[in-house]
Amino acid sequence: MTQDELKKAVGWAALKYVRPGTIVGVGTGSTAAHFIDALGSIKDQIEGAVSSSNDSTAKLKKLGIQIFDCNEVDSLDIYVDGADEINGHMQMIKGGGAALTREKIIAAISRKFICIADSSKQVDILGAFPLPVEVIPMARAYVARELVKLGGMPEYRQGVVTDNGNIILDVHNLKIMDAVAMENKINSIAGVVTVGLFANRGADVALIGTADGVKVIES
Ligand SMILES: O=C[C@H](O)[C@H](O)[C@H](O)COP(=O)(O)O
Repeated sequence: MTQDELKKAVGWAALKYVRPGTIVGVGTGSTAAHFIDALGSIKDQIEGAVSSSNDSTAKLKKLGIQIFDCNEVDSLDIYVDGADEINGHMQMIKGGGAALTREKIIAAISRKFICIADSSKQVDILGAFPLPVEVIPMARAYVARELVKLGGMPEYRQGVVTDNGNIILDVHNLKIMDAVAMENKINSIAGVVTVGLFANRGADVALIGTADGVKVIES
């Protein structure tokens, strides 16, 4: 099976967690795109979606799924999204598609975070994938210096402006042994909007696409 077929398998497998009549939290990226297609097939059974990016919003609208503003809902039943890395504690690195801030907000208001990923995303230690950090543009150099103090090598993601008008620093060379501590430390640097470590709030369910089928892991 190709990597895209594994992504498709988990995207469609997530449908079984969608309760009729609910508003669904929807992530961003190539795996979430398969979930959006799947959601389209049951669009008449759901109320709509809260979307984590302009890109996903466009895809959802194209399928005729109603979009709700995050401020219109108190909480969501589920949030379905991909990840760049996921470890055995269900902690993740996210933000490869620059949508980390909106993703973290939706995760915060969702009762269940369902991570959909192909098995290449499973790791023992987070950090081989460069850790995305969304930063206010005027703080770029300062935040980069602070990230170096934490042992990382930040790299400016050229040409990328987030949906919130900010920039992304991708931090290389981190071996993240204590993901909660690292998330808290980076979040406390002035000028950081969000770090793409989802450790304080990890996934509740992981659907992992493997050659032998979709593996379900519950926390
Ligand atoms: O900002 C993007 C998101 O965090 C994605 O969920 C993550 O990058 C995984 O993307 P993909 O499913 O394309 O590998």
